[in-house]
Formats: sequence, structure tokens, C-alpha cells
Amino acid sequence: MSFLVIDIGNTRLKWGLYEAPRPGADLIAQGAVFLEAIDRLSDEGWAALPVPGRMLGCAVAGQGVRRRAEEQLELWDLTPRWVVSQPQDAGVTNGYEHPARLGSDRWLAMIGARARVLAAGPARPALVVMVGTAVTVDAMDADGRFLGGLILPGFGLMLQALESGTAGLKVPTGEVREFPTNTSDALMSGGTYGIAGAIERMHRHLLRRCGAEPVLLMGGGAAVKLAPETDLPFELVDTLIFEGLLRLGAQEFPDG
Ligand SMILES: Nc1ncnc2c1ncn2[C@@H]1O[C@H](COP(=O)(O)OP(=O)(O)O)[C@@H](O)[C@H]1O
Ligand SMILES: CC(C)(COP(=O)(O)O)[C@@H](O)C(=O)NCCC(=O)O
Ligand SMILES: [K+]
Repeated sequence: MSFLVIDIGNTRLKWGLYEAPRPGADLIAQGAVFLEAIDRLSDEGWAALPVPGRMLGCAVAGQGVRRRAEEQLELWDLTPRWVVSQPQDAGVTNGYEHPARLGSDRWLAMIGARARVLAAGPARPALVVMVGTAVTVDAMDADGRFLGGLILPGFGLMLQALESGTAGLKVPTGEVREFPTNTSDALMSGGTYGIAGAIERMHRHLLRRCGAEPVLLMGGGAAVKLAPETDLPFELVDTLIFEGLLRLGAQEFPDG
């Protein structure tokens, strides 16, 4: 039975239709829309899709946005199910003080990352970086224990904050330069190196804590902007959250 996965972030809703709720299942179709366009999904992106049999999603953009997505899901006879971060699931242990307060997108990305690490060989620590509206840098040890993570503003939010909080920083988009010599480049380089620096810092913390080189996995809409400035070896994976949803989906819907 086909399986619809949905990831609602603070900028865009990403969706994917898989052939079954099972890790490694074939992706039949996928798409992404800005939150403003959610209300058109049933008329546009979803209109011609084969009817999904099951659905599982995560939503960190608030109740109102989630409800708008649920209205679009009425196109089909589906029960919407949304993931809440658990103390432990799918081989990952949640070290947050209040496990349910961890963003469900982060939780799913770590579940997806854990499966990837184990599939690639002997267990290793992992650094899971999601570059979206916000940037999260989450550390997981070789036993699948989430140790803790950082939250930073993403590219858009950093620039918006600087633009609205100052008189002299309303400038066109710049380039990343080692030694920026104009305002545009200074802003773009500051944001990029700010995020890259946080990743390097957390990588160091994790290496020190675990005594083993972590795998660095990066995803999210703006991960490609960061990739050229990341000196550490990394892997770009845009489907980490979907992979987490497939794993949880396989548990939730064991007979497909
Ligand atoms: N099509 C696009 N147009 C403009 N910016 C984009 C686009 N896709 C991704 N981005 C960048 O990625 C960020 C959002 O990534 P996304 O993964 O959709 O975030 P979220 O999960 O928070 O909704 C934006 O802040 C922007 O920098
Ligand atoms: C950190 C986030 C805002 C990231 O959201 P995104 O950039 O994917 O839109 C989201 O995961 C969230 O609201 N988390 C809850 C707080 C926490 O994880 O501690
Ligand atoms: K994010």
C-alpha cells in the first residue's frame, strides 16, 4: 500500500509518495511548496497522484499550518498521523531534557541518519545538520544516543535580522569570500562561516566525547549553499527526514 510522507518546516512543506511504508521503498513522486501554497495542493501537486494508502508526517510550523495541510489531505480517505519525538525509538535514544520538546523533524532526521550509519558499516557517531529556516546541528554517539544539538538562525533569518535591526545593511545578496571587502559579501560570508563554524565546533565536541570520527550528514533546503564551505568530509542527503518517516512507518503499519 503506497505511503505518503510529509515534512512541514517553517518555510516549505515537502512531500514524497513511496511505494510502501518500508525503508528502501521506491519513491513514486515528490514535491515541495512554500507554506503559502499549501491550500492549493489538492488542486495542483496532489491532484494527479495515485491514491496513497497510508500517511505519516512531521510538522514544526504550528497548529494552523498543520490543519491547512490536513484539509488538503481530505482529498483522500487517509487518517493524518504526525510524529511526536519519543524518549526512544527505531534505535535512537533521545537525550533531550524533555524528549517531546525536540523538534520532530530533528528526531526523524536522526532516525534516518542512524539507519544510514548502520547500513554503511560499523557503528560510528553522527553529526546531523539540517539547514532550513533554522539550522540544527545534532550530535549522536555510536550507540544511537542523541547527546544534544545546536539551533542557529538559517541564512534567511540571519540576513533578515541584520537588515531589520540596522540602518546600513539593506544590500543585495553577496558572495562568500575569505576576506570580504563590501557589505553584501561581508553579510553572506558572516552567515556562511557562522554556520560552518558551529558545525566544526560541534564536530570537535563529538569527536572529543566519543573518541571516534563522526559521520557528517547534511540536509535541508539550503544545505547546498553550505556544502562548498564545509572543510570536513560530509554527505549531502536530502531525504533524511523521509527515511526516518519510512522507518517509523514500517513499525506503525507492519502489514503495509
Ligand atoms: N526554492 C527556493 N527558493 C528560495 N530559497 C530556497 C528554496 N529552496 C530552499 N531555499 C532555502 O532553504 C531554506 C528553507 O529550506 P527548507 O528545507 O524548505 O526549510 P524548512 O524545513 O524550514 O521549511 C530557505 O531559508 C532558503 O534559504
Ligand atoms: C529548530 C526548528 C525550528 C527547526 O525548524 P525548521 O528550520 O526545519 O523549520 C524545529 O525543529 C523546532 O521548532 N524545534 C522545537 C524546539 C527544539 O527542537 O528544541
Ligand atoms: K532545520
